[in-house]
Amino acid sequence: MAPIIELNEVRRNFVVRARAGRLRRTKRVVHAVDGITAAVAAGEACGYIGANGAGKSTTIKMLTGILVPSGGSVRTCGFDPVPERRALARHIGVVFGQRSQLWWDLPLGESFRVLAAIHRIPPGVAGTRIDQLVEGLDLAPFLDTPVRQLSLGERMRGEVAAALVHRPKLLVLDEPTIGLDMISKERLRQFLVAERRSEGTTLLLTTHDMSDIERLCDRVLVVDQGRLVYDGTLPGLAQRVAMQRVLVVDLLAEHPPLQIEGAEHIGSELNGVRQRLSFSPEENTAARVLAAVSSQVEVRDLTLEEPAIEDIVRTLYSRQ
Ligand SMILES: Nc1ncnc2c1ncn2[C@@H]1O[C@H](COP(=O)(O)OP(=O)(O)OP(=O)(O)O)[C@@H](O)[C@H]1O
Repeated sequence: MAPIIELNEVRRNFVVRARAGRLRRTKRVVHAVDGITAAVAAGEACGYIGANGAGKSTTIKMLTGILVPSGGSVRTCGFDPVPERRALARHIGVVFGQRSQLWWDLPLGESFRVLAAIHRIPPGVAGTRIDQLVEGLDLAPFLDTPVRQLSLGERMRGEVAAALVHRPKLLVLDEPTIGLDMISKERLRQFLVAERRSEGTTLLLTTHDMSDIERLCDRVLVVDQGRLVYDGTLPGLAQRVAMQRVLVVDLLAEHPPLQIEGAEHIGSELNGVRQRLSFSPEENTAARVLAAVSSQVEVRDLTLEEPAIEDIVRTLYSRQ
């Protein structure tokens, strides 16, 4: 069976113009997506992660038909997304955490009915499907509420339901849990797990929250500066990343970046009072790194940190 998503050496550049002085303007080309090749099979659940500005949203816009690639090719559900955007719309559901696809002044329930009509779903079939989504996402209390009056958590659940009314093969979620409290996040994740199980929906998800990936995805794609730096399972990623630990030291005074043998300085805050050092537990221990730091400066406090997505990307990238 053909993959649901096929990216073949896909690129997207942006030309950024900026003022340089009173009359002069400079032109800079940003390679937002810089040659990504990947395929996602039907039924897979893929996390698409990377630091801010890595190229995630740009990729999603290309595979949903919002942006034209500068080079390479994209096929989503077998369609060329930009020229065949209307045909593609019948097969995908998209949720952008930061942007609404619902009608602000319409009650939520009315939005679902309008969407069902746009997708030309017979009223009986649509009614059953909407009831299912309302139950799964616990939306019954808000069906008569205009979308603009919903809380962020309620609206996001509404957005997910709206994206699924027509039973798409592929659900694309761009930061679906951003800004949600723990309970709303968990409720949404539980629903998505159940939905995948019952409908076999393919999932592509960008997030900055590793728990979303842990709960929802069986495969992870990591992008950095427009390039794919990892494509594999989460345990595989965890294994690689677990090799890197981060020791955070608070010093008594401001200090330039520490140079420690067997550890890498990965960041300073508060003018160097707080510094972050990453090291591989196979080659070093936290105690040895701390001893080396203490021989140079006085340490007031320390913590050992779980790796953040930004650090995961950095680790992978430095190993390419
Ligand atoms: N319309 C645009 N014009 C100019 N530059 C853009 C445009 N859209 C994106 N970029 C740039 O392309 C790069 C990739 O942006 P993109 O939004 O795809 O990143 P991202 O991984 O989704 O980041 P975030 O996690 O912050 O949403 C960034 O450097 C961004 O500034």
